Amino acid sequence: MPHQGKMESILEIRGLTKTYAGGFTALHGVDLDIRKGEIFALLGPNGAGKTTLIGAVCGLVRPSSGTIRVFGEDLGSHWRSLRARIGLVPQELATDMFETVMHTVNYSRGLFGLAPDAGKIEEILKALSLWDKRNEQIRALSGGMKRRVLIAKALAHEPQLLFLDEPTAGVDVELRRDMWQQIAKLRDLGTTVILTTHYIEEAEEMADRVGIIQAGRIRMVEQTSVMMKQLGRTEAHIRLAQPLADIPTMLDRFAVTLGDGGAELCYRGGDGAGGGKAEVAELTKTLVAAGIDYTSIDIRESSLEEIFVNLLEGEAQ
Ligand SMILES: Nc1ncnc2c1ncn2[C@@H]1O[C@H](COP(=O)(O)OP(=O)(O)OP(=O)(O)O)[C@@H](O)[C@H]1O
Repeated sequence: MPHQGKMESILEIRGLTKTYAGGFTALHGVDLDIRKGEIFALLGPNGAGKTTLIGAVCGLVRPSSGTIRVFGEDLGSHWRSLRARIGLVPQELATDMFETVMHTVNYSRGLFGLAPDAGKIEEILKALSLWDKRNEQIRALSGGMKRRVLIAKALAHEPQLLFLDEPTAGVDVELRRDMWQQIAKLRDLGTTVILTTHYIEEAEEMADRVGIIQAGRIRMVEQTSVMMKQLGRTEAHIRLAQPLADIPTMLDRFAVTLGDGGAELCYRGGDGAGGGKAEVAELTKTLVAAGIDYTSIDIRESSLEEIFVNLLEGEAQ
């Protein structure tokens, strides 16, 4: 955004393409800039290329073409030193289940050639509420704790740029809030955070900016608040007791159309932040006040895929 002045980029991706050995192209010329100190959410449906993109920056995926600059230097030419400053929290825990939390996290630090630092590890484990579990074997931990061990491992070498690949996939609501708080804490400590998600709510809650990725292409990058306004996603069908010939003027302020020969009032809108449901509630109150009777309401939130289709069709017009 030009009016924001110059922001320091911590990661610059240009023309990144990845074609897998089987011939499938998972990334098509991706350009992306991440600013120092922000939380950036890469939002996209299954198979959009999120993990591939992260993998390219973390050295798990070899790009077919394009360039990646991290901390102002070319990743390809300064691989070892740059990788040591990047942390990755993968989707799955790939570690020895019989090791203790402490050993696993210390080991991760050593992998990047850093000297042991008991104080630092203690700080990380305490921040993630794992200190009491430090001598437990990983296999004895709950699912949520295992996830936090993944984060502790990624933080053990004190990265300045941290990737979290779907940090809360399959995690219950309470734990998800807890993870969000932990991630926000990391940002407050100065770490730049890039997370992938297919939960709009997660992007909204966590991110300063959101990038939408679909079918290997970045479709849009925006400030979270701006993005949320564009993600209208509540759809409601209100079955009327008596068909209407026209939409009454008192409904003008609602995004409604008539369907099924006037027997159904259809609403599609919302701000992507729960505003749609509130608006439908307001709409039904208005109907009641106007003496327009209805027999049923079918309300639903569109899936991410549907929202993207709407968003992109809107853009093309
Ligand atoms: N090693 C591989 N070989 C061939 N195709 C692959 C490989 N890894 C991923 N793909 C394909 O590339 C596409 C993007 O996959 P990727 O895992 O990057 O998506 P994603 O956005 O992370 O999805 P999810 O949200 O399901 O994790 C998918 O169609 C996937 O099948």
